[in-house]
Amino acid sequence: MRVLIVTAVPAERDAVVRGVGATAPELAELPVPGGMLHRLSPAPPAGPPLTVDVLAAGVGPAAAAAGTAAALTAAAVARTPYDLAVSAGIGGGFTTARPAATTPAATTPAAARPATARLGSVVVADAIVAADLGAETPDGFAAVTDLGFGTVEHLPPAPLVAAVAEATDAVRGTVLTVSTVTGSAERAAELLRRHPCAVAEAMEGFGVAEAAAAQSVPALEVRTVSNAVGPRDRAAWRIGEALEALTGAFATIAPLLGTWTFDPEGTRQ
Ligand SMILES: O=C(O)c1cccc(C(=O)CC[C@H]2O[C@@H](n3cnc4c(=O)[nH]cnc43)[C@H](O)[C@@H]2O)c1
Repeated sequence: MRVLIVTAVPAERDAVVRGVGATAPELAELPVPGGMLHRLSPAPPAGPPLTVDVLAAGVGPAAAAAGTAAALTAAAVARTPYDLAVSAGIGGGFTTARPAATTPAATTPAAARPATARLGSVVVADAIVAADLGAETPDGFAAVTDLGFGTVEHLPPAPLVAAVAEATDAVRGTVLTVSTVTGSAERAAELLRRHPCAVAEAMEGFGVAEAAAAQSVPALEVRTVSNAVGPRDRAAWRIGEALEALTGAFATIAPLLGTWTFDPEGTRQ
């Protein structure tokens, strides 16, 4: 099993490496075009050997896609392709209760409704969605898919999402990818109106997932919440706590990944 974990910045990469490194020392730093992989090889509890490469590819969906594509391609050319690409890092959580108009309560049983992603909590994406990839129209925002091209959603393998979310006690739901960090209550409400199952937003997941999909590699997104999505309040950010939570999450996730292999549908074999 070979896993590529892509973060935006080195602080996130180092937090992930510390977590994975709880069960394995870092082996090597390996250059890839445009970046440096940090390689670890935790001993899986069962099954084939596990290699985890962690890459800080830069902030935003374009940098994430470029870095992911470079690493995936280098591995494929070397005939050691990855089995899974993971977008990991801190993110904004939708920490307030859903406004009545956007709550899918009428149709969704309470247990299935998205939970609130509080500061420091772990979020695992069951859908990775590009929230601002589209066009403004007189009728409001239209996704590129409404315009007849592209894609705005990637779905990680459901059994893996369930296993990772359960093991890390994570909130499970849609994670939005945005190119502009939300800075107002109005924008947060608009995103929730369009994506009622959104639990978090960040800036890289869709880039990682799009690059992975181009090479038929399944993708996962794991975030820890550093701030609330909404009015800008830098004093309220909890980046240190979120990075610690990221380390804790990957200490749990790494051994789990070693027990997984994927068929083309992304189900467990
Ligand atoms: O300047 C601001 O108001 C501001 C607020 C939150 C985050 C930022 C960043 O520049 C961080 C971008 C970086 O971290 C991830 N991230 C963390 N929180 C959020 C968020 O609320 N919305 C989107 N991205 C977030 C993101 O993935 C980037 O890698 C600035």
